[in-house]
Amino acid sequence: MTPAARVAGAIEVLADLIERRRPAPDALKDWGLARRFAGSKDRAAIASLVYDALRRRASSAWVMEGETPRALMIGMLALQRGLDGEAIAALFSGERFAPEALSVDERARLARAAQLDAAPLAAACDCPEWLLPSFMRAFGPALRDEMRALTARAPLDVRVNSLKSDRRTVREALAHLGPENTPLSPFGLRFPVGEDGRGPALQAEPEFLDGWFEIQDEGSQLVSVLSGVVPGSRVVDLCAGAGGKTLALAALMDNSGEIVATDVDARRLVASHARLQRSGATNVTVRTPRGRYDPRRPDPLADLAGTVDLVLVDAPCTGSGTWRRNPDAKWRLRPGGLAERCRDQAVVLDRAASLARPGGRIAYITCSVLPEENDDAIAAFGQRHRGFTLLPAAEVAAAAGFPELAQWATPGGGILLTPHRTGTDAFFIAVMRRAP
Ligand SMILES: C[S@@+](CC[C@H](N)C(=O)[O-])C[C@H]1O[C@@H](n2cnc3c(N)ncnc32)[C@H](O)[C@@H]1O
Repeated sequence: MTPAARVAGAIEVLADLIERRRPAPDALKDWGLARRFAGSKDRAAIASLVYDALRRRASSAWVMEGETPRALMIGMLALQRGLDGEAIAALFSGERFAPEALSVDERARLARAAQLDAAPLAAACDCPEWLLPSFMRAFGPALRDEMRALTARAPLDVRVNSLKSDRRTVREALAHLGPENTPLSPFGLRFPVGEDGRGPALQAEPEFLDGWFEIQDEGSQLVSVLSGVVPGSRVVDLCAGAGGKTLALAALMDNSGEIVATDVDARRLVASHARLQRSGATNVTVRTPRGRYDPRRPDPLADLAGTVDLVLVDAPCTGSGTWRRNPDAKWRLRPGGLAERCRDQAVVLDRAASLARPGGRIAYITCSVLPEENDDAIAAFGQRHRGFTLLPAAEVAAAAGFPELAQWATPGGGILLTPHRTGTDAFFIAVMRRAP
């Protein structure tokens, strides 16, 4: 397919996605199935155009004075890809397989791309209108910079598994893929991503199959360290899901002590088994609930009540800190969805409180930047559980060996990493200690 035909394809996918309110992966898959002529490179390029258009949805709509799929694509090519009017006109040529030629009005509107600072804040920040107050609260005067960083593409990071290898060895083994050390995490490697947004097929590498590394954003690696986990302790990973943090904790504990990994949803734990096997982690027991966990029924972890050194709560959240990877989710989130996540967070935190031993800790983590899910959640927890105190951010950061991260303390006393601040996905962490 020519570059122009790919743009036309991406407009078709956007139309399906917007008009039928379909998730981006579904719309992309259906488009590919119906057009067998498109090869894998074409499909990757189209996906990248669609995701970039979603990243810049509100600002493109403002520039083009309209929200049609075509308008979003034209605006994005100017704002995100930096194409000038001539380059966009070359793609929108009206020739065979290319989108219809640019109109005089469309050309004129493109001039607004240079005036984005004059747009209403929600448009300039590519932020859903209803969430703007929350983002303003989270970022204050840095709002525009933070929001711009959230619209960029995310890097491809891995965590080297210290149970099986070390960063230098893995870096050398994968030298053909061009990895660099991650700036902050001592276990991280970062791989270059192609123009079409595709990274190398790391999961096909023998070192991956042997468990030498796992794909994990640097921010996720950092919060695992900031949790303050220590070798030899008893840890419960309450929201273990596919086990990303469980694996990081097992490595940080050097396979000593014990980790009990569980989740409210048995299906989410399935993938963790193969990952644990591959990683060589031997201190992890996965407790799969029978049916869905229900706080009104006896807790299947009741035998651990009051005995746990560290309860890791990698809480269910809106994922607003990962919108670089999943820009579709930004526009799909509704106020009811946020309220539901906040309720889940309270349930899971209360569950964690019952598990922590006197003097034990809860590390509360989200991949969200919204204060409702971060500072507000821990403040409400503090009200409900007077026997817990929040550890100062400076203490948490220093104890983990990252004193510089204390500069990202939130008003409520947690730490918030963001793409703008640390070049990572956004992660929030707060550590609470139960009175001895
Ligand atoms: C952010 S994900 C976990 C990701 C995982 N820790 C990782 O690093 O790959 C949040 C998880 O919390 C689980 N969850 C939601 N409510 C819960 C509850 N009340 N108790 C335990 N887990 C819960 C969800 O099923 C989901 O798997």
